[in-house]
Amino acid sequence: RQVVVGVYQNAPKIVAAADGSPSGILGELLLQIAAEQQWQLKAVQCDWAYCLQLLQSGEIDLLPDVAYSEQRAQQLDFHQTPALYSWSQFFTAPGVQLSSLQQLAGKRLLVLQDSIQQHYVQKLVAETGLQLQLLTARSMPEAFALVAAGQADVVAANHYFGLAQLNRYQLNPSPVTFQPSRLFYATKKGSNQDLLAVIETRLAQWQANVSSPYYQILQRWGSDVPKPRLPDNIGWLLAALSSLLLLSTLAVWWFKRQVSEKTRHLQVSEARLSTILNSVDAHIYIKDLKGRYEYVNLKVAQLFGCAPTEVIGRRDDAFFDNATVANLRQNDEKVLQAGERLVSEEDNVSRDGKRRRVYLSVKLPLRDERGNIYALCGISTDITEHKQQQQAIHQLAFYDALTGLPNRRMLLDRLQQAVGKHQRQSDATQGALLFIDLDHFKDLNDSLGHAMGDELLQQVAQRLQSHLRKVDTLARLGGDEFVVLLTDLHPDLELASQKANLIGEKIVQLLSEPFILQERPYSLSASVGVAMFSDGCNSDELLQRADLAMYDAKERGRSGVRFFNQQMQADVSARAQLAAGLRQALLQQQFVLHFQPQIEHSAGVVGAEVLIRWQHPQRGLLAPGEFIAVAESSGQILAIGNWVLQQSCYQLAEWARQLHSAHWYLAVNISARQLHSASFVQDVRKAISDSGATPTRLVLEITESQLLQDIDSVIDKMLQLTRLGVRFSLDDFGTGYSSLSYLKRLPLAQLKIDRSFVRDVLTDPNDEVIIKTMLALGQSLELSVIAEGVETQAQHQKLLQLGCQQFQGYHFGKPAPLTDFEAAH
Ligand SMILES: Nc1nc2c(ncn2[C@@H]2O[C@@H]3COP(=O)(O)O[C@H]4[C@@H](O)[C@H](n5cnc6c(=O)[nH]c(N)nc65)O[C@@H]4COP(=O)(O)O[C@H]3[C@H]2O)c(=O)[nH]1
Repeated sequence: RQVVVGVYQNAPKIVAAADGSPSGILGELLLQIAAEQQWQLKAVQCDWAYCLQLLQSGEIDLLPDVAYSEQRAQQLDFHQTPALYSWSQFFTAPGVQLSSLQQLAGKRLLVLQDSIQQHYVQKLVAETGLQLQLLTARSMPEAFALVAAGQADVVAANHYFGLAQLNRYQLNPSPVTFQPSRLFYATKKGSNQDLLAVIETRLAQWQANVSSPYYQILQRWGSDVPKPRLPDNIGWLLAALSSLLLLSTLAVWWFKRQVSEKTRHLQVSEARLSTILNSVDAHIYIKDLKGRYEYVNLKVAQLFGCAPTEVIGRRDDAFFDNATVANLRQNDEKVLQAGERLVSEEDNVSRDGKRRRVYLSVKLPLRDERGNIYALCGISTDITEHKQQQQAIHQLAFYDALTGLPNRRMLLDRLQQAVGKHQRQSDATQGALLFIDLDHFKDLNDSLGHAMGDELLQQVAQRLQSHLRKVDTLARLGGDEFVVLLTDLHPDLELASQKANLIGEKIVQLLSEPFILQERPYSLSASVGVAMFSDGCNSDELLQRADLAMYDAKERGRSGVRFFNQQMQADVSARAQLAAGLRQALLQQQFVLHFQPQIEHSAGVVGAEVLIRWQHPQRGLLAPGEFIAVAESSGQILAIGNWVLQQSCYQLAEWARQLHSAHWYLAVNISARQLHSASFVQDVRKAISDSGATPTRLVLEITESQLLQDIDSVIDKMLQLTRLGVRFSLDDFGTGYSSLSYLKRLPLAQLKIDRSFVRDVLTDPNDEVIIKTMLALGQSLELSVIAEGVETQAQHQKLLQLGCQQFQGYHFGKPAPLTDFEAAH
């Protein structure tokens, strides 16, 4: 039988003889067996790694000197009795120190490629993290030669080879041995079993007999081999033990190093974490399942007024009042029992009740590796200031700063909710909105000063508030306007309205009781408008309705309660329509002027008053009573008044050109808005200069009520115009707040006795006295006096008798278009 055997250089175990045949201990043993068995040995020389490849590919039958390992046993077959015992050892280059495995760190280590030493070192590196440079060689002689040449520091080798080659390569044996191994002849897995069987039988026999060829061969090669330090089995055992010892020492050293490294890391990161936790502006804590503090950062300790260690182990009841403790416990339970992450606002009061702070707390459960909750971690941020600011902003946004009552925004908000609820529920109880306005508050405010006005408003707010139900909303809209929102009055509209009326009356009565300001009593009255909730009416409309009703109450003599009705709405719409029509009227030249003569007893017609009319496209000729108020409130009176002024001046200039009318003057009504407009003087000047009218022929009629505000500025304007020659007449004299003091200051030329006095002069002795007084006043102030509204001859005679010289009225001529006027006079 031919046996192809791999031979490589690993003296003294296996070497190739000069003729290429196997030699060395295992080579000779094989030759001995082959001779007996009549095997023809064919030696194939290869290096170790290549030999192994050839064996696995089946190109060689048998390979001596193969150390057993479980990994190899998967590809190769072995006999059972080890041919040799061996272990590995490190051999060092001169000057290299190696007394423990740890010292391999940083060294260049050479191993035979695919050898058990390579596998061992790789595993060692993987398990311990040892830092070394692992190099491989194709054969042991090459590996030793490389170390000797300084290419590596250490070589790992079988001790047989190493000890045999030491001197040759000038290397030193290290005391570090490892991996005791058993050496065998090996075949490819599943092949050449007969060879292994024969070798096994032979080895078992020979090793049992000291005079067998086995020991002879060992002896023969023993001259090259240093004596094993111990008998084979014990040596192997000791080597194994020492390896184990070394390994365990290494493991202990490694674990210790890991532990100390980890501990140091932990200490560093704990210190770092603690610095962070103690410097954040939040209260951070860990509580166990029983609510005991396990950890607190400095901020928590500062809050509790003690050291962090003093907090540990204590519960919330040591620091907070009972209500807080109950609330905190409830929150904690949610986290610890239900495993929820909880974000909540916590209002915490200290145990002594002195300190109240609001926190935003985030709490989360802490779980062990099995997922069981063992504690909670909480992060609580003090948001007290933020809440206070929020509250202040809310107060500013929704409450009136002066009275502290809800403002318009808040009222509208609540009104919307109430209206929404009312509209959603068919059986809803009724609600109402009461609009309260203090009568003549503005006059009071102007005369008493704003500070007193404010004080009065505060008292009004308090008085109203104290008499309303908690569910009702009392709001201040601004100025002297208050609104009460009444809800849940009664399901029946009629009864609900009665209730609202009663409350309105009560408010009027409450506010009519005197207020004490700076120890002096002040009387007030109020007008109240009521709008009941009704279907399809939104909050804005309701407010508008209550406002309209309030105006109606004012118009009806103030100090009363008025309910909104549809007529009010119709009036508003009509006014709006009128305002729109007025805008077109000027552009489309729909205004016309009528003239009413003014008579001087001794001279006849001396002039006329200009009275405007609106030739309305649909409604026909409208008297000023129907549109002047709307023109005033919409501001259009400025343009209209200017137009009248210009037309009048052109008329004066025209009359000046004709003999019979050259001395006529024209009285033009000036509205309050015109008088107070900044361009008033300029407008009059321009009208005069554009037309070429004589200023002394122009009379401007103003009313007493126009003089109530900004009197100094009005006087200044009047003075500027009187310097031009323009005259002023005080219209409706006697109906307003005539004050002698300002009458004296005004540069007036004329007083006009209101027609209401003229009307009853024959029947009412009071009116006669008043007219007499006015005439006397005119005389003493050197003003002419004209009586208007003279309708009869008898009135004319009476006025003459009283001393009046100038007249205007239907008795002398009604207001008429220019042509009619000119034709008549
Ligand atoms: N019952 C009665 N009434 C008489 C008699 N004599 C005159 N009247 C009426 O009394 C009003 C006199 O004008 P007023 O007091 O200035 O009152 C005027 C004036 O305040 C205002 N007005 C008229 N035209 C203008 C204008 O161009 N500008 C401004 N701002 N207001 C004007 O409209 C008011 C009403 O004007 P009119 O309706 O034209 O009413 C006129 C006139 O027609 C009489 O004997 N008996």
